[in-house]
Amino acid sequence: MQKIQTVSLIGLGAIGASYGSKLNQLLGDQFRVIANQERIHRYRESRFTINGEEQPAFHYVTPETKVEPADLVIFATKNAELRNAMEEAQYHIGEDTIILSLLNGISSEEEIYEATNNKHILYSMCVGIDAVRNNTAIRYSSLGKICYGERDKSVSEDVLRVKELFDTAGVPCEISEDIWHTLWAKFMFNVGINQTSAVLKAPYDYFQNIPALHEWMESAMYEVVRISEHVGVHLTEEDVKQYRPILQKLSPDGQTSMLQDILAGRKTEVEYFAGKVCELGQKYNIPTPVNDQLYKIIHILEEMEKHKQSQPV
Ligand SMILES: NC(=O)C1=CN([C@@H]2O[C@H](COP(=O)(O)OP(=O)(O)OC[C@H]3O[C@@H](n4cnc5c(N)ncnc54)[C@H](OP(=O)(O)O)[C@@H]3O)[C@@H](O)[C@H]2O)C=CC1
Ligand SMILES: CC(C)(CO)C(=O)C(=O)O
Repeated sequence: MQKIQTVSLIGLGAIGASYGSKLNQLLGDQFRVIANQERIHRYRESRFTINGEEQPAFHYVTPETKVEPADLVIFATKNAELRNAMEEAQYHIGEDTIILSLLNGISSEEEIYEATNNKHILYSMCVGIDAVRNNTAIRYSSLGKICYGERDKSVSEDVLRVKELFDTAGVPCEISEDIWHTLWAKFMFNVGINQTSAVLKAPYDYFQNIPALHEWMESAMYEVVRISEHVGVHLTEEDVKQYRPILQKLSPDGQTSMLQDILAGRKTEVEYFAGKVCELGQKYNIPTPVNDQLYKIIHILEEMEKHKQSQPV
């Protein structure tokens, strides 16, 4: 089995920098971060810190630079940024390049496949990580783990090569027995916690201690459970319950990625959470009242932010 020797990452944010710093330590210059000049300038101005510790410099490569394709490409942008990221990562993806997308939601792998036709896309997601980013300062209390696998459940050479890399780099990971189910269960959790936390501006502490909030979050999750029946994924109450201890372990003052977007005035991933739930609900004639409201409110919050930004200072 050939070792993975070169890795390219696009998206040096909360997730990308948390896991990427481990790969950077292991691979040095063979770990490349794809970023345009404006980003490189910004990233060099204030060095990356993880939990307060300054990180060794990253090896940046601009999207225009022609390079040998990497053994592994990791996407860690937000969903709305993925299309652009794929274009900018094109020189890094060859026929044999393995691709991992750490994005939340259930659509990024298919989106990448449609754009690249690559045959080495592994399905993946990260769980149990509570990374919060303030520009280039990233904090987490737990790295959680990256769960990944082949959509057809086979333990392929690609899967084993990634395992070997992550184990050596100290990136916690798990080969999922049924990654499509795992991805959907995570989607269900994001639909619940990311959106309700964004609306209420609530860190994890409130979810851990206010039963009514926890219940509201799960009511959004149960809409995903009902939809999952119709797409052949069959999430159950057990999947909902499985996320309770995971939530209890997150840092009380930590924030979901969607709450971080709202607080930073960025566009959210609502289209990929409630947007997807409402779309599938309509398709299969399943009511999704909680997600309908979350969708509306989060859109209004985004509009309010746009309005605020358009005001003269
Ligand atoms: N934060 C968390 O705890 C978790 C997040 N996730 C998921 O992981 C994904 C990433 O989230 P998160 O890390 O929080 O998001 P961030 O916003 O912190 O990071 C995204 C990063 O991508 C960069 N980026 C976007 N487009 C490009 C591009 N074309 N070229 C180079 N860099 C680019 C952004 O750069 P810049 O800042 O310069 O714009 C930003 O640093 C999301 O899907 C999220 O839902 C999953 C589990 C937990
Ligand atoms: C599950 C959670 C809330 C933290 O891992 C997440 O995925 C996010 O913040 O997007």
